[in-house]
Amino acid sequence: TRSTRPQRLLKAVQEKAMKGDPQSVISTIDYFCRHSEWAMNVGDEKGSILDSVVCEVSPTTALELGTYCGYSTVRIARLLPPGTQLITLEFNPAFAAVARQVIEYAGLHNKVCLVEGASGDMIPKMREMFGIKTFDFVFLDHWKDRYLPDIKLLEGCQLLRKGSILLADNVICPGTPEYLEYVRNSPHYKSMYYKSHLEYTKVEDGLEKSVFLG
Ligand SMILES: O=C(NCCCCc1cc2ccncc2s1)c1cc(-c2ccc(F)cc2)cc(O)c1O
Ligand SMILES: [Mg+2]
Repeated sequence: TRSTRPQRLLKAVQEKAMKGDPQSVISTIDYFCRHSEWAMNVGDEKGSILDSVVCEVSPTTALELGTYCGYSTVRIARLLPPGTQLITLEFNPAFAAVARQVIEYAGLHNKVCLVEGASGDMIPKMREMFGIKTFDFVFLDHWKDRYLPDIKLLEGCQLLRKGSILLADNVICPGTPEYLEYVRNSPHYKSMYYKSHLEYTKVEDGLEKSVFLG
């Protein structure tokens, strides 16, 4: 049967990137998505903004909702000091299977825990599964209509603390209107918008960074 796009992306990584070198895995995926097949990775332009926020926060506990092929997982994990933990959640088993291999190829499997499951089911289990007290950083890049219910779930499960940083992808395209309205108007968040473009295109998109005020 025909291969899938994530499988073709993985093949490009295995054939062209340097094993154990996260930057070459990132560059190979960006090249593949620009010159072979578009794929919904956060991409290089928004990825640089993600990098700067991760470096600013330098989280000890981080959560990513929506792994896909592991591109942003590699971007985040390569910046984390030893002893930190990135938990990434993926719903689609085929995506998860590819992501595991991309993360492993980048040599970052010791910093990443990839969990298969739906955010709504898994968030309430985070504390007991990982002994997590709170998350310093959360990257939202999963179903766009799950951003708002899932931050309310994180709040409800006391997984956010004063100063926790949320960074949300695709707030313009495909768009997350209810989420934006909430974080920009709630007294519990201080939000700011980083204008950018949809990965590998000229279409406007952006990231919204929100600090939980408790
Ligand atoms: O849907 C997107 N991303 C979510 C994939 C959903 C996978 C999930 C992970 C998970 C984990 C836990 N619980 C539940 C879920 S559901 C997405 C789509 C576009 C796009 C933009 C323009 C287009 F024309 C076509 C696609 C761009 C992007 O950057 C995206 O991130
Ligand atoms: Mg995205």
